[in-house]
Amino acid sequence: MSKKSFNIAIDGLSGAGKSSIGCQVAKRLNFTFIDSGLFYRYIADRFYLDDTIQLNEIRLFKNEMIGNSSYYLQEIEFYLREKNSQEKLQIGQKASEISKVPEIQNIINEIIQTITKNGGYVVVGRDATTKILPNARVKLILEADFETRVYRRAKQLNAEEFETIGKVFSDLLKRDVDSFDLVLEAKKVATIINTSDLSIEQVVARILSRVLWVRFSDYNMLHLIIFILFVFVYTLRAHFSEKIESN
Ligand SMILES: Nc1ncnc2c1ncn2[C@@H]1O[C@H](COP(=O)(O)OP(=O)(O)OP(=O)(O)O)[C@@H](O)[C@H]1O
Ligand SMILES: Nc1ccn([C@@H]2O[C@H](COP(=O)(O)O)[C@@H](O)[C@H]2O)c(=O)n1
Repeated sequence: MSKKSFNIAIDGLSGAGKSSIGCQVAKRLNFTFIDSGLFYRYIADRFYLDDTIQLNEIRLFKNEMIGNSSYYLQEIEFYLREKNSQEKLQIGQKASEISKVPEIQNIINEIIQTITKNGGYVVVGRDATTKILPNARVKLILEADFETRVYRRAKQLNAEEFETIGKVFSDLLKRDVDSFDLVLEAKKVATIINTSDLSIEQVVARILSRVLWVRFSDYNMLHLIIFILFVFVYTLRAHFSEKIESN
């Protein structure tokens, strides 16, 4: 079995650590990292103008992206990295709006499913385990207390003024409400890791040990199947040669 023949899906509420942890896990395993939220942000920023969603352009983008995925994965990250914290918050709000459009969700899910079909990807997003990669071999959901997530996000955005921290607070609260049902669904299929009292390194270590265990059990399952087949063939052979001898 190829080392990379499986995918890892990481779900969780905003600020739980999906991107920072998923990125580290991908690096350690030499997998490719995909932050599905960046697709929503990129599409919202480029194709949601004057309150109009340019669906035709988004459909064309899907074809381009599928045909040239490695270029676009870098392009999307680069495009958004340059934005300042206020812009990021605004793009996040637009992204949250467009994510409610089922056709856009389907387009983004289809792009990611096509890119990841051969395995070797870590995909993060608030519906990664349920909608994007329901067949991922490793499915995880990261949790953290609300206050911890507000603190982390404010620190990440260098938000010091009361007003910006207030925006972070209300933005997270709104996104928690939007994601509530999805997270409940994810909890049915994914392994929960609470990151509130863990450092990024500790969470990464837990995930890597889980991946190691999955690889170990897949590998041993394969050996077990080969062993059972071998015993079966051997018994049949012994049975028939006994019959031939007695005739
Ligand atoms: N276990 C942790 N300990 C300390 N800080 C953390 C931990 N996990 C994440 N962080 C920090 O919290 C911030 C938010 O994390 P991150 O962006 O990875 O969350 P996310 O779940 O991807 O959020 P979103 O869904 O909004 O993109 C980052 O600055 C990150 O460095
Ligand atoms: N799998 C996903 C990922 C994101 N969204 C929506 O996009 C917005 C931006 O996502 P971030 O993870 O970068 O914050 C977010 O508010 C979600 O509404 C999604 O629907 N599915």
